[in-house]
Amino acid sequence: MTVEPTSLPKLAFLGPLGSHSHQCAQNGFGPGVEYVERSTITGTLLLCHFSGQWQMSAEAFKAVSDEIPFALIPQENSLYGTVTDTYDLLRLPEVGQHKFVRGEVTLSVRHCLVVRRGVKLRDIGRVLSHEQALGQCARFLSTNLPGAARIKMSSTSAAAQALLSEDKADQLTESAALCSAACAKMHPELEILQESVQDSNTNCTRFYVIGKSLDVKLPSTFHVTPPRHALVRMALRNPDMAPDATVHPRNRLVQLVLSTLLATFGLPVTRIDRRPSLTDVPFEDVYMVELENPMSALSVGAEADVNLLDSSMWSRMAAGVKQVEAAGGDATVLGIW
Ligand SMILES: O=C(O)C(=O)Cc1ccccc1
Repeated sequence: MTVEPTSLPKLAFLGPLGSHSHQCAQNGFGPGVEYVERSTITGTLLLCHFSGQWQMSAEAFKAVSDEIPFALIPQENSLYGTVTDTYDLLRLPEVGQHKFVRGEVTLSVRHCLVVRRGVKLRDIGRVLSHEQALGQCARFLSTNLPGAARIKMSSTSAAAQALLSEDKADQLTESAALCSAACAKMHPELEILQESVQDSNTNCTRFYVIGKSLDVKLPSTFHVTPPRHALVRMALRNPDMAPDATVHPRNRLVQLVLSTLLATFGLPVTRIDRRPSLTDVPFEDVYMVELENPMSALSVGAEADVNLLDSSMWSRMAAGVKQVEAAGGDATVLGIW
């Protein structure tokens, strides 16, 4: 059977099918995109970036960005916090040049404890899942499966699939997976032992929508809802050249970030994340700062208002970037949505 190519824009997500990312993508984009599964978050973004390979070639990037203009990647969870893989990708210089955060979707997340049919709780010696899911169910696991090893997999749906391919003769104990009920139901050989095993019923994950450019048209089924956000990456320009040798670069950066943020961008800060920078200088860091425009929530509706709001936000961000640079820092706008 030949599959007809569609004219829908493509969206990469962390697969295989049945992952929370897949569910979130479907909630956010419905029938408006062609879904392309990738086996890692890094691959999800890098595929758009470098044609699935770690290469900076402009041609490779261009070709791929035309082919798969969007990706959806998990950014933070309400119980387990930041998705570090995602923040590590946001450090790449290409983000803010050829790749931007263009939107967000939040998904309410429930996990099930899933086994091969017939396996009992007392038989389980290891639990497979995405690191985030293992973290979100930590209390359940400590209480109900205290002796079980927690094995990180690339996704919750990959963990469910792994149960099917395990060679039983090789194992003294049985494995379980943490995944969604929808994922478990995709495999008739699997059985849900317990539903809703996450440590809180308010558990949710926020995802970023990454676009290949600032102006690539978002799929018609996807809607950016107020308030408007901006994400800025901040670092020191020359960490080696401290004007005062007694001040560690890390302290200079903290000072720069804290002293310039509110005054510079003039918008409330809603998140600050710090990761090691991509240079070899020990303890040199990079900050990702998310800002929110409180006015945007008031102007729901008229498209003209939204455009005006976007352009005023852009000029505010551009002015802020200049001020950070004047203070010896580097700032790059990674997205406005
Ligand atoms: O592994 C998945 O299913 C994902 O999409 C990543 C993830 C894991 C746990 C909560 C939200 C997203």
